[in-house]
Amino acid sequence: MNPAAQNAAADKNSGSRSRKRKNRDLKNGKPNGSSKKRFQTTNNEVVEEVNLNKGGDVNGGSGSIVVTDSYLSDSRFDKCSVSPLSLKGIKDAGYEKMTLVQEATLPAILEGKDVLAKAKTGTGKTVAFLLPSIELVVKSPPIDRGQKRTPILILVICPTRELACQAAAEATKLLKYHPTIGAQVVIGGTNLSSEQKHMQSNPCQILVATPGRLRDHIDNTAGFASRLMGVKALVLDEADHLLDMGFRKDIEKIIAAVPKQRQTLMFSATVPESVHQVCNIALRKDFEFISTVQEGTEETHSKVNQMYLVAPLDKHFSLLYAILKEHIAADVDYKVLVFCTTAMVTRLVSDLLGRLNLNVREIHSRKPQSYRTRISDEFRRSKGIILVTSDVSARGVDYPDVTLVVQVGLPTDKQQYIHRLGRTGRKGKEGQGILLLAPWEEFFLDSTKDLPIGKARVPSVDPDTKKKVERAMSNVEMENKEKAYQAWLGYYNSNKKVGKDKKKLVELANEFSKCMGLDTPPAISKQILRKMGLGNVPGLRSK
Ligand SMILES: Nc1ncnc2c1ncn2[C@@H]1O[C@H](COP(=O)(O)OP(=O)(O)OP(=O)(O)O)[C@@H](O)[C@H]1O
Repeated sequence: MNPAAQNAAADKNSGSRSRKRKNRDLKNGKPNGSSKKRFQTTNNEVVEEVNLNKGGDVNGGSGSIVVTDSYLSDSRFDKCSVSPLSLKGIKDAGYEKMTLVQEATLPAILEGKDVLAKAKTGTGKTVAFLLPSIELVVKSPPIDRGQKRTPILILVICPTRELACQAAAEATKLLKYHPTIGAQVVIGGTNLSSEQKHMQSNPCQILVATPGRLRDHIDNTAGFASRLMGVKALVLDEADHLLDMGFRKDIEKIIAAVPKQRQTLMFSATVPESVHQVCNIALRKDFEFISTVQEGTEETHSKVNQMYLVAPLDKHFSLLYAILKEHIAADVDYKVLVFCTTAMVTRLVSDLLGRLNLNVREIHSRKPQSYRTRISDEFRRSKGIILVTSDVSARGVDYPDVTLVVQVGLPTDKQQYIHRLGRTGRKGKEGQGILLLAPWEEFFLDSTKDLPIGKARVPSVDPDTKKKVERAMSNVEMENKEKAYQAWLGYYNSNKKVGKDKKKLVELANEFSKCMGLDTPPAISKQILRKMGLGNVPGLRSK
């Protein structure tokens, strides 16, 4: 564990020993080890006390679950009532026991219930909604291959392209022994007409889509709208994010394009109160809220060591470099995700770390989709690599064995912090998270008080390292710095707290500009400044 992590671990243990003790109790269950686990409905009744310790199957059984960190239950797939052909695919995928969320949600979904499910990151939510969805297809009348517009029976919506491709690949894995059932994916950044041809000429009972591209097909693909009228189940993956204002219009249009008579499934690792307020735009009133995260326990994994560092902005780049160097020295199989606030800051940081001879890649929305897919696949199968990324990689993407997640600067909110951190510590493994904040960003921690984030002492950075980072930064193209400065300003300008005092904001932005070695901040077009509502704030240069 690198010194920063050692410090943090030390701080965390000393600072919050009680919490550690509490965790310990939780992990080992109550004193007599017979803590009950309950799944609750929307009206907080107990719908079932599912007990699987004695190997009972998901449709009944008795006993009690000892709440542990394990993400696997004792329920075996070959004991559950799904199609034998699906079970063969499950077996080939290497899945033997169900994860907690799969075991908890399968019965309700197979009964046709609408479900809002909450389960920690990396615990198998994708299979949890795909397996019963395939069951729905299996139980539907076989499609008439001669029919021009065969119905789409399952529609899965994912917030990002990488996640949609990943879910479609998972579906194809599970459909291995279902020769007549097919899953297709439609995402932005790819050729619309090739998607149209693909959906027309291949079985497409299951469609995985990103919201914007799905709308494109609804508006522009002949006969597509009629195919959606066959939808039996609508799935919103990362549901809380899809119900955000940013996606709301798209989601409402999609809901209007599918039958009212349908099943709806919503899954996420975070289900803030706001979701309960709006989920009725899609869920039936009698939906079931099923959570595998025990009330009052942490939404993150206790095996993931979380720490935060507070340091002046002008130290962040050299601190990031020092943290990465220490982690690389400590773990030859290092696999690191570095989250930045915007695409252009991601590009700047990736450029800087590349010039410091680190094995780094970048992924963000300003890269072509073919590039994003290639880099995502490379990172997925590699070790000894660092991926600098914007929030396109924050949710859902399943990169195995990520050893460290570094979040540089203010996350958009607690949920995004949790999802980003959830890229490590998947499938019950260990992991590390470091959040790097400037003093004026420390308020963010007020929203994460219920998470076990330890304060790390700021590691010392020797003068040579500082000089090395400054020299590397001086070689980063001016255009990268200008775009990063503008994006940085835009990001914090839209933050309710930091963006409130425009004069202070501009001072901070110009501090950031100095961190890039620019004594004079880059000029920004008058039109963009006006759009940001910063038209006449002193300290900004316009062009
Ligand atoms: N029953 C199972 N047994 C073993 N591994 C499983 C099982 N189900 C899923 N997995 C694997 O667990 C990993 C995490 O699954 P998945 O990506 O669906 O997690 P998630 O809960 O959706 O995470 P996130 O909240 O980050 O989206 C994947 O590699 C998947 O192949």
